[in-house]
Amino acid sequence: MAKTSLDKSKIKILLLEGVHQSAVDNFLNAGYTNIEHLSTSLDEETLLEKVSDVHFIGIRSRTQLTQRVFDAAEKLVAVGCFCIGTNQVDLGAALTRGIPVFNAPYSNTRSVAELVLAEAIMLLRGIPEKSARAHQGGWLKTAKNSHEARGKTLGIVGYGNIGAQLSVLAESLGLDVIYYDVVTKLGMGNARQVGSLEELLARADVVSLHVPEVPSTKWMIGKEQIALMKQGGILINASRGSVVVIEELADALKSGKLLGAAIDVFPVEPKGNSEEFVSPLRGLENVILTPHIGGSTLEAQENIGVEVSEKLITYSDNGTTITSVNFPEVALPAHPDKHRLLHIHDNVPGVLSEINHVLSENDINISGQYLQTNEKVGYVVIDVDKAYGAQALEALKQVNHTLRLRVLYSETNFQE
Ligand SMILES: NC(=O)c1ccc[n+]([C@@H]2O[C@H](COP(=O)([O-])OP(=O)(O)OC[C@H]3O[C@@H](n4cnc5c(N)ncnc54)[C@H](O)[C@@H]3O)[C@@H](O)[C@H]2O)c1
Ligand SMILES: O=C(O)[C@H](O)COP(=O)(O)O
Repeated sequence: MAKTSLDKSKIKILLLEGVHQSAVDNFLNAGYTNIEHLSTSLDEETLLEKVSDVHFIGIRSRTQLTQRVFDAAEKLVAVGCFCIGTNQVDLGAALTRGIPVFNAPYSNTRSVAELVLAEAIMLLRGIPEKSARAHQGGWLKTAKNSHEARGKTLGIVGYGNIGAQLSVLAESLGLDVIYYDVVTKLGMGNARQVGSLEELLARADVVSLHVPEVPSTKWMIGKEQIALMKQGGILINASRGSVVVIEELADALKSGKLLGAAIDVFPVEPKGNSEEFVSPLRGLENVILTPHIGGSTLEAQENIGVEVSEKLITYSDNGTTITSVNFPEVALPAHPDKHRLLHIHDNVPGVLSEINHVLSENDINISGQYLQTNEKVGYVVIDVDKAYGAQALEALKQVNHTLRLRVLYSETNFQE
């Protein structure tokens, strides 16, 4: 089960879903040349085949990294989600195999916030319907159901990076902002936190959802919640498709309870641009449907490519796990002229002392040691100042509860 690291040219990197070229350039500049760069996601069977010899995989929101995929990915060292959401990855399965998962928690925040604000304005003016009518040769010139954004109340559900960014943009336009979050958060500007989802739904003219996909947000907005919204309210969802019961939203739009909606994410999304998009929202008036492009701007994608590839390169080169979403976080100094051992193990008592015992038995002097644990896994990084034999490595792999052993030779003495 335990593994050692390889020469860079032998490290295989698989990038899916059109991860931006900036990531490829970054890997190449760092000396990683064995890169497969695909523009689509892969179905599970193809993915199972492909991952068997891959060391690093880069995905976006579409690729599902299940326990089955991790079982097949025997050489996988780390995962990069070139997006914000990580719900498509079985984070627990990755953790117990000693695999850190990284993402880009901020890089597309602004893109989503801008889109949502634009959609709120368009929906308040009934633009989707009026535009569609004009395309068909019609002329829907009326002020009916048309409102300024100024003075309206925007209710943000989930006041994290995107929710807070949206809040600032919305206030600058004169909207009043209220928000609901499971965590108590200080509002930006004059935005005010409310005590319950129910209160937010009852007070807001426009409700925008910015929660992650977790058990507490699954089907969070259905007919009961929509019933609490104002007559003629507007709902925007650019978070995850599992947050809104889409058929019940469609009913509320058809009945006139809601005046409009903008939906970017769906319970079932096409696997690629050539697959038909099927949804009960198709054809409804004053509904903006977008193909999960909240974060799809050139600016965001380029930044994400750089950010996540840097995290993977840093982990590969020196073991740093800072900002990993599932792994003990260790910030490590460079290790010139030192050999570095990275030992990942179940977080149970006695493992560290057993590791240190092996090192002393093999006469290996420790020049630096860094340990971090989370509830399941311990990650200890040990710098040693002289080369060691295969026997010492084997003994470290045999330490009880070892999940994985990686070896990073000093840059000045790089060898397989
Ligand atoms: N449409 C897109 O292209 C796109 C792009 C980026 C992100 N997203 C989605 O948007 C989500 C939010 O992104 P973010 O960067 O703001 O995340 P974030 O983690 O910064 O913020 C999420 C917020 O939701 C809150 N929250 C969690 N559970 C909640 C609950 N049950 N009720 C109320 N609040 C709850 C959290 O406390 C946090 O403040 C991501 O998880 C991702 O799924 C979609
Ligand atoms: O989680 C995210 O960042 C968004 O859902 C965007 O995902 P994408 O990279 O697949 O567009």
